[in-house]
Amino acid sequence: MRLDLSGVSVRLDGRPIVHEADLVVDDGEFVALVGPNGCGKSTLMRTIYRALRPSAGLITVDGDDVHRLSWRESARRTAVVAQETPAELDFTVGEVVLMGRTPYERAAAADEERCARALDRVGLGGGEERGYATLSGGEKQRALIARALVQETRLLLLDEPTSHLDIRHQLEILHLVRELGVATLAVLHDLNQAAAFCDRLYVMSAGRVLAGGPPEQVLTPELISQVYGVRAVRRTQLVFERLAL
Ligand SMILES: Nc1ncnc2c1ncn2[C@@H]1O[C@H](COP(=O)(O)OP(=O)(O)OP(=O)(O)O)[C@@H](O)[C@H]1O
Repeated sequence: MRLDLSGVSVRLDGRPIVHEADLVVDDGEFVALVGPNGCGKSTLMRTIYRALRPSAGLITVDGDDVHRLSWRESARRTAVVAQETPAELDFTVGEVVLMGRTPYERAAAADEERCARALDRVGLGGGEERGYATLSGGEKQRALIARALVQETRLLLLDEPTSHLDIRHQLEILHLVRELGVATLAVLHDLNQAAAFCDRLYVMSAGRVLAGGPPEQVLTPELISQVYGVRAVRRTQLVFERLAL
């Protein structure tokens, strides 16, 4: 599975927001997309998962133009965890997770087993009957990750998948996604986390993809000061690691 963006531009309300973005995620790669607030990351992600159309350029998954795929074919290839966690869904957690199976033929027993396993993996095991609307922000986010897992796609698009999570759950989700070995493009804000978890990252600024490559090559103090306007200093820092529970 390979995601390929070439020369992608996006306009919103007539305003150019993303300019000629080139970006690739290869099979099994974990790629982060970073950049300051308002630089166009979510707009680019929304264009990849077809909530928006590009004004120019091409987005392909395994060589096929994503904007020409049927809804079902697209949902079998790509799972999305978007930034907005829908709050008012009047469904149980089990029902929300089961939505991930919509692109496939229903197989009741096997699907329930899949849901149970996915909920276990995100730390919500046994929570099928809970009301989705009653979950905390972080629990909702994890339920939506479980929904993406049962979709069993080879490409995952995650827009700030850990924004509502405490440090332990952030690390667990990032480890989980890495261990899946599924091609992943994730918008992350924490540069240290991005550097620790991703194979490669792209840096966006003012609607452009400025740089891409392995974190140690891309995240130089010069680039960080240019893009974020802060001075980056490399020093020994407190490192959080997941405990084996
Ligand atoms: N519907 C819209 N019409 C016009 N401009 C918009 C619209 N939606 C978003 N924008 C603008 O597009 C720019 C990029 O927004 P986007 O949400 O893609 O940024 P982002 O990098 O994801 O930011 P953040 O890190 O804050 O989530 C912002 O300046 C925003 O104000």
